Amino acid sequence: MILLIDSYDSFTNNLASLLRQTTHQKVITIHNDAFPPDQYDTFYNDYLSYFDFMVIGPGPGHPANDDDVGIIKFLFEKFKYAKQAQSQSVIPVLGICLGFQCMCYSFGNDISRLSDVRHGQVYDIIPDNDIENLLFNDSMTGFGNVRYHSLYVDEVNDEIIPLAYCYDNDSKVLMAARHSSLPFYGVQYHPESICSTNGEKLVRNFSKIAYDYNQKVNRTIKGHSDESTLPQAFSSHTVHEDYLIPNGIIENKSNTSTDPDIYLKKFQLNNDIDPTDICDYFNRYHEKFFLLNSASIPGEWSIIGLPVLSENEIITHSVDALEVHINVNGNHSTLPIKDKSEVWKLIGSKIKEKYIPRSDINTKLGNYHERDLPFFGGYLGLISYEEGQHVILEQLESICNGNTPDLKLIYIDRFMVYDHTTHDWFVVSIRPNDSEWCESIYTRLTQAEDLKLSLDDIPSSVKDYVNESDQNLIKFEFPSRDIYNQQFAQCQDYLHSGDSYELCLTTQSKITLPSYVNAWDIYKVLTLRKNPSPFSCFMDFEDCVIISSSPERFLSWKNTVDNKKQVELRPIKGTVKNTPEVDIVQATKILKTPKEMGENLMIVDLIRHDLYQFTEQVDVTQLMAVEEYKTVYQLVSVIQGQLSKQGYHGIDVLHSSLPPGSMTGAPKKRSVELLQRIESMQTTSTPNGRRGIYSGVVGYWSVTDEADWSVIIRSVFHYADDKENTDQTKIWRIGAGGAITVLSKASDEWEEMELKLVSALQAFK
Ligand SMILES: C=C(O[C@@H]1C=C(C(=O)O)C=C[C@H]1O)C(=O)O
Ligand SMILES: NC(=O)CC[C@H](N)C(=O)O
Repeated sequence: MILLIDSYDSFTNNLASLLRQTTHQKVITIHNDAFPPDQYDTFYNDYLSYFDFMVIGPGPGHPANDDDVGIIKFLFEKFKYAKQAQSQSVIPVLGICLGFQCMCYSFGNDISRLSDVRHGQVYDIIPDNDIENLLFNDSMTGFGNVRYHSLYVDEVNDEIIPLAYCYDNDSKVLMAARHSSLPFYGVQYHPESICSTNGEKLVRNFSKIAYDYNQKVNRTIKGHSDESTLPQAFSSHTVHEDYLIPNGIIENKSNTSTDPDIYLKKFQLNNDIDPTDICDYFNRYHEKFFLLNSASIPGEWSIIGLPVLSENEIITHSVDALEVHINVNGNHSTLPIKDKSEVWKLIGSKIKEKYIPRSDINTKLGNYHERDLPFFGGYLGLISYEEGQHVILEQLESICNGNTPDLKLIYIDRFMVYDHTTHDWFVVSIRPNDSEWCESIYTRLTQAEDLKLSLDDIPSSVKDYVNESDQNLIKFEFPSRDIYNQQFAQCQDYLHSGDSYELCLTTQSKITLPSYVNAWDIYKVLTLRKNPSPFSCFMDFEDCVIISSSPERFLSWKNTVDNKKQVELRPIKGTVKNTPEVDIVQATKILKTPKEMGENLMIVDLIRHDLYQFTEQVDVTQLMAVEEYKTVYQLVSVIQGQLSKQGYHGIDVLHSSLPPGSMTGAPKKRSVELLQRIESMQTTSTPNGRRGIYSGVVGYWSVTDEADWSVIIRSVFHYADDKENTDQTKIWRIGAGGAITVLSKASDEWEEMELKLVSALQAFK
């Protein structure tokens, strides 16, 4: 077994996977603070002997800082006293990046700051072949590897023997070394990155070194490939995810009937009728709808949920309170919870209850369409940034007079689906005996004469919905550029000190409008007139509203024909303005540069890490392609995985990967904590850096256990109980930001933030 010590990095699981795939050994991961200092000795004396070798992973911070490295510093101190090299109590160690720096530092070497910090940049590693260099084969010369570091080991003393360098601006930077007598090795670069090479060779070589050492000193290794051989007091501290679906299996529901209640009617309308037209029709009749609209490529489907508000279940959670509210059929119940994760378990058990296997649907409906519908009823809704992990909740304040809604899900059992490629419409109900409802919708829509919205009737600005006499009520409040510059400088400090590799710095702007301005009208101006997007959405809940024109998928999951659970993430990083003067060739030139590619690479590696928690099958199927949107060009990557580990479902991935890495930067935990502090500086920002709905996700989770969630950006949102609402006016908020790296310039980042802000703001101008 291999012990991997994680310093809360966002690449650790990539390393774990590389280790597993190369050695076929079990990898046990613990955080560097899993054990309190009074248990360090027990750890050293009793637990290390279970492992063949130990890998100390990368992470934010500095080797000298106890909070950054936890038990690692202690372990190296102990090893120092066991310096008689052939000691049984010494375990072979491979340090990666921070782990490597810790090794060098412990043996008396200084850690300095790089003058040119490298985050997500590929450099050739040049091993020193003039010495016996077991870490690198002869075949490993000048191979490209990704660097993510601000700090480095400059000069080394006799205890550390350099093994490899890279050349950077004519200076040599130490890239690998070993201890002179102990079995300790390390590399400064990241062999586990998607853009690194020879990672497997490196691990194989080190594993051989470790094996030979263990043989030579006769180290007895107590652990075997089975985790259950580990002492209970140890294994309770390892990093693992609980199952959110009770018993880990969705298919095992007690009362599975193979004859689900489901009624579907397929029909066509005039080809130019689109989901916005249909919703506008329902709006005219004051009927409630929730819309997920793929209003531009690569979108293929749109979903319109048609609930009866007094009947359909609505789940509400706020991170301000340890309770969940459920409204259904006019009844309201409040469930106390111990922590946030219980909300997730609750929705996990709900979908398990409601689960309908796709095979049953297909049996029931026969060959209803050439492609399976993506959604067959289920939950539609949003999840805020703060509902994700790592936000320091104690510091938050509510945006609202009461609690701020952070998770809102509505159960949808009546809905329409539109196939944008075939122009087929479906009206579907999964309520018992509900065929009449489907028929009535079909009849109404096919007979309606006034379905097509005329673009001429939609003004080019929301302002046009405000009476002449009320124009003075419209107010805009934007972030201060001076404060932004200070925030940018703070980000740079953290990027240079090694605390972060990339920080997605965001701002908030506020728009005050008369209360009577209708949310649906705002949606129409934004998505029909200004910014059509593949993930636009409209959700008007009682306590919050989201109007989104997002281009970014966060996560989708679906079952493949051979019944595999396929997950996909589509992070966007790298932005260029789309103007008549900039075509895709020019945009590509700007985007395919070290700055933009480094930004994107970091998030790709972070997302691979998020996925490797649940599966060994992670593929980057698209690396940094340039995609064109109405207002911007973006660099987009696609990461796919198949959930092979028994018991895990898409919901587990969603829960453990929020907030989206593209909205935080890397490493996620430290970056979220830093950003929370930095973002609270702006006066337009919500209290204590709360982002609220912006930076969260919106989407659906179908009863077939399939889902699609987009990142809430290029969006407008509103809270019914916003502290800043007045009797006459409502506050609408727009968030905007971008990734800051060491290659960023404050003025360019400000402009990029403004560009993204304008994507949504232009609807109000
Ligand atoms: C933060 C925003 O967008 C995010 C940041 C991007 C970037 O830094 O290039 C691109 C897409 C989003 O992941 C935003 O639109 O407000
Ligand atoms: N990737 C890492 O482990 C980084 C190590 C250290 N925090 C640095 O920035 O140099």
